[in-house]
Amino acid sequence: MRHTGSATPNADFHEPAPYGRVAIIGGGAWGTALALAAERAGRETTLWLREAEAAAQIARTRQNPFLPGHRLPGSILATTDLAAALRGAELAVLVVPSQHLRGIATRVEALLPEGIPVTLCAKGIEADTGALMTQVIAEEMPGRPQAVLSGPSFAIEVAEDQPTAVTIAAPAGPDGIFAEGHPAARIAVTFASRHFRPYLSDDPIGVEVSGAVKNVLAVASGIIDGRGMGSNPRAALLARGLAEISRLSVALGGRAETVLGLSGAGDVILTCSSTKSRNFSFGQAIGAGRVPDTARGAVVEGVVNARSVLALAQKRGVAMPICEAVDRVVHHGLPVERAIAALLTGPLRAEPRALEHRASIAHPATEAPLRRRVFA
Ligand SMILES: NC(=O)c1ccc[n+]([C@@H]2O[C@H](COP(=O)([O-])OP(=O)(O)OC[C@H]3O[C@@H](n4cnc5c(N)ncnc54)[C@H](O)[C@@H]3O)[C@@H](O)[C@H]2O)c1
Ligand SMILES: O=P(O)(O)OC[C@H](O)CO
Repeated sequence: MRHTGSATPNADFHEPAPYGRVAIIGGGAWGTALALAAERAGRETTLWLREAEAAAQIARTRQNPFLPGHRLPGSILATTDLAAALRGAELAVLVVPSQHLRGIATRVEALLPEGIPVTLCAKGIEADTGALMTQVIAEEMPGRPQAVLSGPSFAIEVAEDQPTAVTIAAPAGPDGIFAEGHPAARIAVTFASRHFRPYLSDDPIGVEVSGAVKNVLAVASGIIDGRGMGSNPRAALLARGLAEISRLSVALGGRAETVLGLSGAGDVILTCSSTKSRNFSFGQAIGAGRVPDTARGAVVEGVVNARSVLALAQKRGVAMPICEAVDRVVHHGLPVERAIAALLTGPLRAEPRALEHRASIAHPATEAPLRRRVFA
């Protein structure tokens, strides 16, 4: 399937060539869905799985137990042999959970020729170090081109080929323009198909922070839902949660307005309002006084990330009361009622000063001056 739109913000941009051969490293639900997306976009695709049983099941039934009910075409090579998965790859897509990225990156670095770019798909912050995923890669795969893939995208819906839009983020030129042949633009074209539409962003920090924090917010939203608290508190949570994302992004060098994009508002809205979200479902069980079902071994990034987001925020002096409340409930046994009471009885504050102008920057698409909006 051929993608026809321009892949970059540059009006006169010539669509770059896709990467022809893609290695997806991590055969959980998301890696499997991305393998399907790459295959539909016409790429030669390999899928590396950690679990021998999952690989054996794919060999037998063409279905991955991490994403049951979806057939993998025979053209996708599924293997537990990392070297075989990476052989000849022009792009490596790392889709292991955030706390395991460093270990996998070290192994991939030893096998992947210099200059082959990587795409990072985990939504999280490393707990031991407070490092963003891009920082982990800069340390373990120094000098290698990298981009972040994030945004509102349930694996199951991508597997069903439901229309999905994601963000591909990487640093661009000083004017915010992606140079011709920039890896991020090539990655966008590599995955683009009729029902899978990547957008580019030059703010990887804002995109990464959004992806990590939205998991924590989804746990909070699930708690509210499980408690039967109605729609008002969820709306308040979404708005105040976006303000928390924005504050942490800016403190780490990202841009406040990124929170309004797919990886911010888009993913927060999706994940905070659907039982398809593992994070939301986990919170829902807590809110309802049930023990969360983690038996399937599925990743609930918001649990570990409540701790890592809060630690990073505290180090940077950023107030994130919702993430702090989730951390207290999930890791320190604070009763839900007390966590909610603490959120509602803090000192009264002003809303974000969204129209405060701190800087004037050039918009990458139009070159027209655009006011940068900073949330207080
Ligand atoms: N599932 C989704 O809808 C979705 C969508 C977008 C992003 N993500 C992100 O993708 C990442 C992977 O999630 P998923 O949904 O594919 O996982 P999953 O819950 O489907 O499966 C668990 C995965 O963790 C891997 N794993 C477990 N222990 C490991 C270890 N010690 N070392 C390496 N890998 C290990 C397993 O091999 C398996 O691939 C997460 O960061 C998640 O937030 C998921
Ligand atoms: O099921 P969750 O909560 O891990 O969310 C999956 C994706 O991140 C949604 O974009």
